[in-house]
Amino acid sequence: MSTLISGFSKLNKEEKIAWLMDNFLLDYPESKTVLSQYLNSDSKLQQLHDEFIENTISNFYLPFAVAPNFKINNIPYVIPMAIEESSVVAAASLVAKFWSKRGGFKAEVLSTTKIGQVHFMYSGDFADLETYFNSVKSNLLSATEFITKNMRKRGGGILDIELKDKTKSLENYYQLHVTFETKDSMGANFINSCLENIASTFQKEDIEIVMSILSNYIPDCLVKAEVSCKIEELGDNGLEFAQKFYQAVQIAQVEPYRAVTHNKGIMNGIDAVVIATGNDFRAVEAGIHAYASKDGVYKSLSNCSIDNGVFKFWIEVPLALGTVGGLTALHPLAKFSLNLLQNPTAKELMQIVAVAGLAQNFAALKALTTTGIQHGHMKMHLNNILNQLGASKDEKNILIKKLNGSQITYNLVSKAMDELRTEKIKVK
Ligand SMILES: CC(C)(COP(=O)([O-])OP(=O)([O-])OC[C@H]1O[C@@H](n2cnc3c(N)ncnc32)[C@H](O)[C@@H]1OP(=O)([O-])[O-])[C@@H](O)C(=O)NCCC(=O)NCCSC(=O)C[C@@](C)(O)CC(=O)[O-]
Ligand SMILES: NC(=O)C1=CN([C@@H]2O[C@H](COP(=O)(O)OP(=O)(O)OC[C@H]3O[C@@H](n4cnc5c(N)ncnc54)[C@H](O)[C@@H]3O)[C@@H](O)[C@H]2O)C=CC1
Repeated sequence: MSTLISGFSKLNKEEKIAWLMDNFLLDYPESKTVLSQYLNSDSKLQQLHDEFIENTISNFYLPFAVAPNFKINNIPYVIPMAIEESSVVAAASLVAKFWSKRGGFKAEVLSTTKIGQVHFMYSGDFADLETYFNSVKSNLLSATEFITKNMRKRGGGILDIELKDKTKSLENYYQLHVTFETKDSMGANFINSCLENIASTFQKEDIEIVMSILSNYIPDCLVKAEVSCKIEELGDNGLEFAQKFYQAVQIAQVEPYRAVTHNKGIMNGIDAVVIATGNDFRAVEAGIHAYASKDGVYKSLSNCSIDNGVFKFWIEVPLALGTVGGLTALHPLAKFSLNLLQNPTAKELMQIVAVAGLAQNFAALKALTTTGIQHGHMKMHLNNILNQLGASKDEKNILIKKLNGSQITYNLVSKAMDELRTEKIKVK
């Protein structure tokens, strides 16, 4: 078996697959069929997907769903979600309806500043460096004017360039710390292009540029979403529910093991909408988890209060999202999602995504502090277990009815399936 290949990227799709089949998939002959089943029959659409990334051999589907009944700042929304995990969309839908009857979600963008840095090494005198920086600062801005022209017309562009002395952390290490407003784009490519021009203008013999890159840590690009209602509006056991819910949030504030899972539940909602709208979920994930650790300990992203008989639950998250650029217009389903959301601005999309995260967190905490998570989650996951066991449509119908109300586990379903098939044989 030859596991090293040069020129793989130059092979066409069929040749790439043939090489994989010959070298890594000898025991899985059906793999060629599996890969081709996931190709689109529309060759233009397939080519579009092939060209999103490199060495494409097929498409990897995620279910694309919608959660209706959201009300955000009094505007109704149906939220698109791309996710593989059962019960997330059901939970979002359940909570959307619940809060729509209690005033809906309120959301507000707190700030939209993004950051990029030119990292460099310098061993000379700091005062000389500072003098040099001050003397070239306006040149650094003018060197990017051809890139920032249109962004400035939109009210964005470079906000400031600062020189930062980082030598206490690393010998000879300095930065140009640049702040940006990128309006409706996420701004990664725009920021990186500006930074590279700034770096080449700033460079001189005693300054060694190490790299120029945006930061995905954006604590000044923040959105807040919240829900609130009178305790009695929460239902018959409103106070008991609210108090237990509050405790659950406090635990996630002080216990990192719990906070990580708590925030994972929030990301169920956030990632699903970020992916559905063609945004960069890795950037969002990295930025949000860094923000959750901003006080030196990893904490809950959401908060809860019970004051004067009012239950309030809110989240504050950093989000760098685009409604233009990247794949937002290029991926037909991302374009569909943005249309479904009534073509939001980046700020509006930040609000929608934060709400999806808060809704998901509310659903999970409601389930966890009342019925337990497995009740609802496994009810939704039952279909996956049945599919895994190869159940026919009839078998599924019978078993879903039979297992209604039971505590669903793989073993229980598998046993019920065996019993059903044994019964069928006996009848025959
Ligand atoms: C699962 C539910 C929603 C069931 O909740 P339920 O009350 O049993 O649902 P229902 O059958 O009575 O239906 C009520 C509504 O729920 C929605 N709904 C209900 N079923 C569906 C469905 N099949 N398809 C679409 N929507 C559905 C839908 O809105 C429906 O209204 P309708 O459409 O009938 O007017 C509830 O138990 C729940 O919200 N559970 C929480 C689920 C959850 O958080 N899942 C995430 C995965 S677990 C995890 O990853 C994170 C976690 C939990 O670890 C995070 C943490 O620890 O914090
Ligand atoms: N570390 C990271 O997060 C990195 C991410 N990326 C990728 O970069 C892409 C996002 O970069 P972008 O610069 O946003 O995309 P992009 O390169 O597609 O540029 C978007 C462009 O749209 C134009 N535009 C039109 N109307 C606009 C409006 N109303 N507001 C703002 N701009 C408008 C601007 O010229 C803007 O530069 C994503 O695909 C991301 O995955 C790339 C490098 C690093």
